[in-house]
Amino acid sequence: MSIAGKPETLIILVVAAALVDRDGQVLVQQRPAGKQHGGLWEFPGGKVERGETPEAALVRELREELQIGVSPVAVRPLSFTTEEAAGRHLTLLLYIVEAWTGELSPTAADAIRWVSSESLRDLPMPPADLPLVDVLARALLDQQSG
Ligand SMILES: Nc1nc2c([nH]c(=O)n2[C@H]2C[C@H](O)[C@@H](COP(=O)(O)OP(=O)(O)OP(=O)(O)O)O2)c(=O)[nH]1
Repeated sequence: MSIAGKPETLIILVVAAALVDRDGQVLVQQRPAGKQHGGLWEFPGGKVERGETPEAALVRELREELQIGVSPVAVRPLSFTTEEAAGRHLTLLLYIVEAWTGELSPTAADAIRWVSSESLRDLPMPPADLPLVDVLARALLDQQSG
């Protein structure tokens, strides 16, 4: 409880990556059953830890979750969204990542899939991701046509 006697809102900052391959396909992973949003498809990533920059957190999460190496200068901020639910305030920062080293080897997901940005809309994803999917689809379309 806070001093004012109101329940504390838990404020969390989450970073996530749209990994994009040469054909413009995007990697999504399935959250393990039993976790919050279990079974839904998400962008790899996770919570920023105390004293960590968002970019360093993203590099760490991609190493932990997919066993790939990413340079902090190769992560491109795309958009963010916020969500207020069940006493917590989530800020979700989405980056585009187009270069990495190593073979993808998922450690934290039930499954991974490469999908076109258009088909992302057909996958069940956490609600906070939905506006980001639209921004991502538009950005990748612009990139292709530019
Ligand atoms: N990684 C990721 N998390 C998302 C997305 N959309 C979304 O709402 N989230 C939420 C789900 C979780 O509540 C939170 C991320 O927490 P997490 O549990 O995956 O993070 P973590 O790996 O740091 O977790 P842990 O140590 O607590 O297990 O953000 C998304 O696209 N990617």
